[in-house]
Amino acid sequence: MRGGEQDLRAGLKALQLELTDSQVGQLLDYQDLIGKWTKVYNLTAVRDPVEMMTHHLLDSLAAVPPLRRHLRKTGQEQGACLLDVGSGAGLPGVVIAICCPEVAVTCVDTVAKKAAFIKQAALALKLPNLSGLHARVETITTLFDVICSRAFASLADFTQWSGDALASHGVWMAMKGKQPAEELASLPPTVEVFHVEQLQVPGLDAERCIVWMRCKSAAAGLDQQG
Ligand SMILES: C[S@@+](CC[C@H](N)C(=O)[O-])C[C@H]1O[C@@H](n2cnc3c(N)ncnc32)[C@H](O)[C@@H]1O
Repeated sequence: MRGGEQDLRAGLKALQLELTDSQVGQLLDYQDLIGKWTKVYNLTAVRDPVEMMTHHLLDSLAAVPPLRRHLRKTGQEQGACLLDVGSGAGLPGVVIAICCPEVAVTCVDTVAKKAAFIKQAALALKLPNLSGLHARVETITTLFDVICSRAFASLADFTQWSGDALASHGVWMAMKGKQPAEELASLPPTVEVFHVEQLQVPGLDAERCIVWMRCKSAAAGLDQQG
């Protein structure tokens, strides 16, 4: 077995996330690639491989089952477009691109070396559904079905800055630690929180959740359609 593979497979089992051997290999290759680039470009503060597995890979993998459930429920299992805002080294965007080959993932970051790393990861890991974009999210007007973020900004800033990129039926998926009561209370009236989902990350003794949001006007339209 490769370094980290046993922990990864145990984590996937705990998450009840079934992946092919090839996807498991891509995740391990991705972890190695982050390690190599971080030595030169300081992509992430987490350098210890064990911590990298729990804090980054398994934490991002924990978001995959909820995402798959959302796509299945909304009939978007094939061909959905997802934007990962402030994706840094590609968390969770690259992990999602590996686990969900049918989803087109764009990772955007203001830092050029981080966007360059995503482009390199797409080539090295053979992920045709992954692209890296060097831009501020506020400038993006292409529409996405799901806009996600992890360790990014307050919910209010995240939804405001990426609002022009959300399709009318689209949703925001914000990965957070403890349920962010103050941030939830500070959201503008145009944003509706329709679900706060607790996450259990194997090996991580910390509260994690996903805050699912959508535009209120869009939600009213969906309700009218029944
Ligand atoms: C704390 S890092 C989180 C990285 C990654 N999502 C993770 O969980 O490890 C936040 C990232 O957001 C990027 N960022 C900050 N403001 C941004 C903006 N307006 N548009 C796009 N990216 C931005 C930063 O360059 C940084 O890489």
